[in-house]
Order: sequence, then structure tokens, then C-alpha cells
Amino acid sequence: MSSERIIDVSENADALADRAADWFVAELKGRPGPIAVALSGGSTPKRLYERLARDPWRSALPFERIHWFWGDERIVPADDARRNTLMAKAALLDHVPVPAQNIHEIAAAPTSPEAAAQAYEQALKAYYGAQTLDPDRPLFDIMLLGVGSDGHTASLFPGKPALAVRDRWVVHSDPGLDPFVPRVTLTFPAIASSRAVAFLAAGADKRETLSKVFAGADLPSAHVEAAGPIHWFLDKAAVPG
Ligand SMILES: O=C1O[C@H](COP(=O)(O)O)[C@@H](O)[C@H](O)[C@H]1O
Repeated sequence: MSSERIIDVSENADALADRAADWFVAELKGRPGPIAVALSGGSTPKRLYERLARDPWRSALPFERIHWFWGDERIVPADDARRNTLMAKAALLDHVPVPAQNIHEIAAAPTSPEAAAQAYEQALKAYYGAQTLDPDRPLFDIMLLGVGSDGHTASLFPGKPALAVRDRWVVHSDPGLDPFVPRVTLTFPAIASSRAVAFLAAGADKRETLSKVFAGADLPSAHVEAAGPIHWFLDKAAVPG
């Protein structure tokens, strides 16, 4: 059964980030206990992260209870600018009162991609408190995703073996697109264990890909499922004609 799709179109990338930040805060409002958020890399999410570090969004978020995870990571040295973690820290996490133990980053090189994937899966299982995913108890409260020009999401690239993995939460993955560095990614079942998913995509270079995704093409972004609705925050330039 496919998840409900909610499309939200903004005038431009800045307005999109405002809308997504409002949604993020509303989605977490009143939620008790620990909260798990999975972040993505990419240019459009960066604007959202910058918003969340500022008021009015910042003061509306219970940072002491939010745990930060990543949907995918590039296995390069920790100080390499291609790390999704580095971008999220610079845009958000370095500027808000988040306890260090709430940041669950994926290991950097020289850890091998397979070792990084296994360690991250163990960290997710420790947080979740179980070895298997319960459909009635999603792992993530919010899953943020981007979409690449080839239709990839997280580091699930078209035609790659990671797409077929159902028995792991995390795998290492071959990149199908620049930067061609080893990756670690959540698998489809782990992504599907999310109360809410939000894709963020801006710019005319996403339009053709989105038209294929919305037409149900066999692309990774089109195969994402969630426990709740899947939101698509787009700017006008990205909307398929
Ligand atoms: O490689 C990646 O690309 C996607 C899409 O990024 P964008 O800049 O084209 O929006 C991103 O979601 C993923 O986290 C990242 O590793």
C-alpha cells in the first residue's frame, strides 16, 4: 500500500525552507519523550537547517529531547566538506543546545564503509531498543530526504544492490552520482519506519526527475514508503509542468 502524498509548493527555495520549518515544528509539537529526526544532505535541506537554528523555530523545539540521525553519509574524513554531518552541524547543530549524546553521526573514514554501516545499525537498534522494526512503533519521527537528478534518495541509487536489501537497516552503497565516494545509507525498510517523511526539492534541475517520480517511474525516490504521509516541499521551479 503506498503512503499518502502531500505536495506543498512555495514561490522559491527560501519560502520553501520557511514552510518546511513551520511543518517541522508543528509535526513535533506536543510529542512526548525522545524524538528521532533523520537528516539528509543537499542544498535545499541546508536552508531548512539554518531556519531551525533561528527564532521563531529554534525556541519552539525541545532540543534536549531530539536525537539527530542521518539518512545517508559519505565515508570520507570527518573534516571533509562532503560530509552530510558537517553541513548539518555548520547550519544547525553547532548553534542550538543539543546534548552531544543526541548526535548519532555515521563514522567517517578511515572506518570502512561496511564497518560504518554496521556500527550505525547497532546505534539505531540501541536507540530503538529492539532488533526488529515494529510497524506500530516507527523508528523515526521525522525523516528528511532529498532527491537527486538521477532519482536517488538518501544514498539509494538507481540500479544498485542496496535497493533490494530488506534484512538490514543500514548498508554501504556505491554512488551513482558525484561525489563518487563510498556511502552508507538507510535501507527502504528503515526509511519506511518513519511517522512522517518530507522530501525537499528546489530548482528547475529537479523538474524532469520529479515528473518521472510522480508518474510512478522505477526510481528510488518513487519507492519510499512511510508509516504516515509523505510530504513534498517544492519550489515553483521544481514543479513538473
Ligand atoms: O548525495 C546526496 O544527494 C541527495 C540530493 O541532494 P541535492 O543537493 O541534489 O538536493 C541528498 O538527499 C543526499 O543526502 C546526499 O547524500
